Amino acid sequence: MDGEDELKLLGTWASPWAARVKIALHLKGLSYEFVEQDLDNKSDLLLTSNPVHKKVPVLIHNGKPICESVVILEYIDEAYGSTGPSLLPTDPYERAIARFWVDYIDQKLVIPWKVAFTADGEEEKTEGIKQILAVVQTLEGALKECSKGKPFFGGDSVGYVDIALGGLLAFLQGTEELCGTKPFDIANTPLLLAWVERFIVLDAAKVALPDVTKLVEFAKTKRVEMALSIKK
Ligand SMILES: N[C@@H](CCC(=O)N[C@@H](CS)C(=O)NCC(=O)O)C(=O)O
Repeated sequence: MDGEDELKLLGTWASPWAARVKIALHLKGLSYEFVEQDLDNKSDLLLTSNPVHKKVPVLIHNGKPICESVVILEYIDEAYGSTGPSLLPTDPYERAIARFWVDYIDQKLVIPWKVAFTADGEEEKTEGIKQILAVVQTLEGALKECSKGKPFFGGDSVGYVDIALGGLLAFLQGTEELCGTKPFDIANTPLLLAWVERFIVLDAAKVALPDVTKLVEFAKTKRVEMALSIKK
């Protein structure tokens, strides 16, 4: 990409999906304008850019909107193939495996997390927690398989799966306070625990991830809204 290249990211400071995009843009070394959105009073720009879901993040590249965090991550990697590191593996099989795990994270981790956080009864909460812990255990195996003994899912450097999980990290770190359980521990997920320590000190993570204490307080005010979003 050259010449008059303009990137605008519509997001909110607390959005884990927007954090994914910030991480990817930072890793690629791309400059962009971040436009904070008020989701209680959605802007015309957001509504016209993402008329289907009306959600953040939206990346607007030279006036053209791209929606959904994983679609945006792949777009950034493809549109800026020659800029910065590759986010997805080049080998088609490894690429498919990375896509599989990102889909797994979105399909299997997020809903139980919301259930555990918003549950009214103990039984529902316990079920949510049980599912979070089972999913995290599976991701421990995925990290072992994808990293092949190297520091990240992407190997020596942060890749697509690292970004997808890493964007959620501030919420995951707040899990103990919000859901009553620690997702990672030394006995069951030693690899993921070490991965978290490595990930949070990256410049891209420091730039993109919100402060955990501030996020936890904010999430508590959004409990009812989040409960409704599961039923949608
Ligand atoms: N699957 C979407 C999820 C995006 C999402 O849920 N965004 C939330 C903010 S964290 C949102 O915009 N919510 C507004 C609404 O639901 O009206 C992605 O990966 O981008």
